[in-house]
Amino acid sequence: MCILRRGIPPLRRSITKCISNLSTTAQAAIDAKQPNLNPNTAPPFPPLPPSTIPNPGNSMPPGFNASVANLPIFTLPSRVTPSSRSDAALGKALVDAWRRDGIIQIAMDRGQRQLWADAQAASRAFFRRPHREKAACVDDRSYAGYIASGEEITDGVADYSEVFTVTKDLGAEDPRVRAGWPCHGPCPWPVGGMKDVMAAFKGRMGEEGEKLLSLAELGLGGWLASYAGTSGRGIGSHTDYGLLVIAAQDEVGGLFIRRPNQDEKFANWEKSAAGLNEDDENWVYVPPVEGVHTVILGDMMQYLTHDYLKATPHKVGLNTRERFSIAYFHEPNFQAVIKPLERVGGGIGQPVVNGVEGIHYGTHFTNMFLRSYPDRITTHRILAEDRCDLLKKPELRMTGAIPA
Ligand SMILES: O=C(O)CCC(=O)C(=O)O
Ligand SMILES: [Fe+2]
Repeated sequence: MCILRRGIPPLRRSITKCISNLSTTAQAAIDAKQPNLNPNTAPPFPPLPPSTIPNPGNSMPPGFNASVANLPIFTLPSRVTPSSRSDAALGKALVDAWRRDGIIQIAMDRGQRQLWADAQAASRAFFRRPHREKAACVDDRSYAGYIASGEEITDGVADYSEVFTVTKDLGAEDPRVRAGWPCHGPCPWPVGGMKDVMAAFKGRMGEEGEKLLSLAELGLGGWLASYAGTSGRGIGSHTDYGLLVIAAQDEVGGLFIRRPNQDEKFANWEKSAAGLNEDDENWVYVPPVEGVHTVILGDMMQYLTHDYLKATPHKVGLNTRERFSIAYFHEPNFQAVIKPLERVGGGIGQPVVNGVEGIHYGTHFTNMFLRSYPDRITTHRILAEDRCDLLKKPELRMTGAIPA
């Protein structure tokens, strides 16, 4: 999924969201049979230079009092090779950085910069359109399309941001759409070139997500990517639902995160983490840095790793100018039943309890959208037609080994 978002003070910030998770028949579940993970013995990755933007805290929205992050910028290899010592060291450095900072920065390559610029231009052009045209971009079978300011709800409070969400674009003839699977349907694109731009962007971000999962796998000492199955305020405090969120914001700024803290216990799939600690002092402002993606972790990464890697609580503050951001959500397959890994972090994580039922990702995903968009036509249709009942059907739940 990709999310394009715009925020115009005092009312909006805008985001384009890209979500990757909807099911493809070739993709399967996250299986319980992971190997035990061994401590990573690779040498530490060399220290990276800190980011060098002048006075990074200057872009912090007014009314916030937070420390300002100064994060290293990592560069990813063009391909991840499991036997490579430097890739193993990089993976370990990424895992350590997520555990320390809750967020990492990745330098965009030239192609990604171009795609980001194209997606930003398409997003700005879309959000400039008259309300009537934007409001027509909805479909009652999927959550793709336009979300007006105030329509998104976090912890019972409306978010003042405009959103365009991109999910897998499935036509009316697709068997899953015909069968009425929740959240499966067409993407109601606006006229113009946005569809092609976002398809290219989403494809490239999907590769990046897979690369990051491979590196995380190396950093955790074994397993992961093959199980993931690719496939009046700003925005209130929340965690995102899937594995990874790769995002980029423009120069205006507004993103805050919380560093992982063992004393903070939350499990968004059991009890909503939305609104958690919204107003306390432990927020870290993440200033915009040109030419980087940030990557935070989602609920399923936390569940898979028994909190060894925690979902990153984050929120967006209203700034004095409109802000645009794009987020790509790298998610498990809709049909995946996710089971926690046996061991993570060289055995530091808790061993899995045998027989654990696991989380059906499609159910978690649908629940999160029902909660965030209670008044959307898609929500009304899911409820009116009892579509959530389908989520219990075996064909919507895939367990067992991943096909080669
Ligand atoms: O705009 C951002 O930087 C983040 C947006 C966000 O958290 C979301 O869409 O889930
Ligand atoms: Fe988010």
